[in-house]
Amino acid sequence: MEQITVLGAGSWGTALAIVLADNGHHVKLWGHRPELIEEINATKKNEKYLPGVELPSNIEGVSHFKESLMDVNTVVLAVPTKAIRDVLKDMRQTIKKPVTIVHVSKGIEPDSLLRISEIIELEMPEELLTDVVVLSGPSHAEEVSQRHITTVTSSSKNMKAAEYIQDLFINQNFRVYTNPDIIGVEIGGALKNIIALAAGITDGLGYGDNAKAALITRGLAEIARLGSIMGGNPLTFSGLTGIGDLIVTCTSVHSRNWRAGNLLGKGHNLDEVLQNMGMVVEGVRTTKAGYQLAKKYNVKMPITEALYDVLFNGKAPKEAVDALMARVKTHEMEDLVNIMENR
Ligand SMILES: NC(=O)C1=CN([C@@H]2O[C@H](COP(=O)(O)OP(=O)(O)OC[C@H]3O[C@@H](n4cnc5c(N)ncnc54)[C@H](OP(=O)(O)O)[C@@H]3O)[C@@H](O)[C@H]2O)C=CC1
Ligand SMILES: O=C(CO)COP(=O)(O)O
Repeated sequence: MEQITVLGAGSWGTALAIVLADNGHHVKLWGHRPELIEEINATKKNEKYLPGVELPSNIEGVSHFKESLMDVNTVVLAVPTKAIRDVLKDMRQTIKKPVTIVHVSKGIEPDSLLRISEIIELEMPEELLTDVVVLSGPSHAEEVSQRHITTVTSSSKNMKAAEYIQDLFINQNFRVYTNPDIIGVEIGGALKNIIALAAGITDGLGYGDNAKAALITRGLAEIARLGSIMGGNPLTFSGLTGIGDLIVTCTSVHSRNWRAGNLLGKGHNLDEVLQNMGMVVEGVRTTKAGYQLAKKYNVKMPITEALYDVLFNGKAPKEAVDALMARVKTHEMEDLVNIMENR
């Protein structure tokens, strides 16, 4: 059994700490707000993020950063993407020996357009980093924390590291697969949040299941189109971290991205929605990054572009949907047709 540190005591960090604790590991769960950590230790609950869930006794809340990283070989990084660089900066000044970092965040950094594993490699000196692994897939914290059946994927440039993380997390309720395609895994996990926001919007506008199916399918098409050009394996997008995560996020009331979109579709404004959510809505930042990536790689991403206009250019959601539907007619498999014609 191992000593593992989870950085980030929100919904996902806490749910993953439960999985690791169930597997018999001793888990230090670090959070930056001492009052939350005191509550976790005193009540064995994290009521704000996972109401009603009892935490196993082998999870120890720690608010002192240095103490949380003492004598540890594996660190699970579970903070929102916008906090990642700050946490890594603190980490490189704190740890003295190399660690494997498992990141579980779903986003792409706007402007730099870096995936999270790339940010980790940039921010952590080589001598302090054994491996970088990403754990991703269709997995709402609310269900994982109640031991509902869940499947995810562990991915790394080093398959031995991906397998090591698979072994740490896998159990009867939490099945972990491996996939060497870290680019595809990270792109799928990040960009599905854009489509989930859009799915929430169409639901909020009162459209039905047909619109939802269209968004999931055409959303996957644009994610795969961009992801493949960026070096991801096209097959990864039909796996857990592609279509799997799209389905769960576009169809579940647990999804913060879907919920935020739903409120936007019902006419609320973005600032108000984000303020009231109380948890991270990664898709907003990632829509900016997705929009920039579409321009950079000259890839058609109509849903991403429509959402960008709604979020950042004040376009009314209904107008954005109408514009999407009024696009020039095209072949469903236009990418495939282009590939065949260029052979
Ligand atoms: N929730 C889920 O079901 C899943 C989430 N993810 C991903 O996991 C990542 C984390 O999300 P999740 O746990 O759900 O988010 P939450 O909003 O539930 O929690 C975020 C946590 O990060 C903390 N935090 C925010 N900023 C900082 C900072 N600068 N330094 C340290 N801690 C900080 C917050 O602290 P505070 O309490 O002070 O706000 C909070 O504890 C996201 O990228 C998300 O996409 C992936 C799979 C499933
Ligand atoms: O990534 C998730 C489920 O796989 C969680 O999605 P939300 O961030 O939209 O809640």
